[in-house]
Amino acid sequence: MKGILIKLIGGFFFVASPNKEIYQCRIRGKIREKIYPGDYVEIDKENKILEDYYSRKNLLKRPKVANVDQVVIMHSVKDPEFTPSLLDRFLLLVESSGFEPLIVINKIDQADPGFEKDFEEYKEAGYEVYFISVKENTNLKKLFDRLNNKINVLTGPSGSGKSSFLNKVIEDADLRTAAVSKKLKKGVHTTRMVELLSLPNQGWVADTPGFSSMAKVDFEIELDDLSWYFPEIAKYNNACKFNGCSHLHEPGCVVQQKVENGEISKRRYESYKQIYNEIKEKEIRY
Ligand SMILES: Nc1nc2c(ncn2[C@@H]2O[C@H](COP(=O)(O)OP(=O)(O)OP(=O)(O)O)[C@@H](O)[C@H]2O)c(=O)[nH]1
Ligand SMILES: [Zn+2]
Repeated sequence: MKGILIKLIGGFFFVASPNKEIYQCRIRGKIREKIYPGDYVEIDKENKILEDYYSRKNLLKRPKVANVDQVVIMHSVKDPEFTPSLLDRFLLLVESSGFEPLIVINKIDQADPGFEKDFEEYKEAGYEVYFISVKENTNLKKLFDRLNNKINVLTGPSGSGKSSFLNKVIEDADLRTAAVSKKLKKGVHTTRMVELLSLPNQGWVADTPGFSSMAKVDFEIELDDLSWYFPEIAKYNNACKFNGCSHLHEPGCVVQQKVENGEISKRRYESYKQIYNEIKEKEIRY
């Protein structure tokens, strides 16, 4: 039977069948070191042996999750205060790793009226933005629908509500299966193995121990590639007068024009410039 590996604990490999029955398997042969949550595997149901695994479409490096469909970036409107430049960096990290980002803004129960306008620039750049309150269950169903049938990985700054969200996912799963399942504990969180949690419908979401270190962007990004990771800038990468235009000071730069006439967000462009200069400085130092 084909299933999906959802977690590894000790010598056991937990595999979910298509209708989400869980099989606690041992493993055969030498593939032990080669498979990760998210991998599709072949198991012998009767003997509970994981026999083989299928080729994967991608592998997230930290934490190791296979076949990732999208990375959910969760920030909050308040507590911690929303910081656009930080979201830009999370987006950059996801984009440059080749994954699809989805922006989720939590704690809208604490937001001031009209807060949505602060996020227009992300929508204009082409991103989807979901506004939720985990506390008050606002728009969670809508978000679950968007995560359906996918392997999702959750990331975001500390305190944005990731654990609260995942506990909601677990609670929901408990209501459906009446299984006993412990809440994610704070503190032990960082030492836990990554695990795929079952969403209310058909999808999965990976909790992300050690993922907060993602917030620190260590720029392994090449200067020439940077503009490709800002979708609203990338759109015009081939339109400027000069090949490989940095969009900073060259004449005939379409991006600078679009910033001037407001088609590209000035703030996002400033973020681009800031990061460009950081990478450049680092290149000079080495
Ligand atoms: N007002 C409000 N508070 C929330 C909401 N969701 C979570 N919180 C609170 O925000 C605080 C931080 O939430 P966590 O779920 O621990 O945040 P986290 O992203 O897991 O943080 P780290 O584990 O440090 O990465 C907790 O006190 C939650 O109760 C929400 O929708 N509204
Ligand atoms: Zn340009």
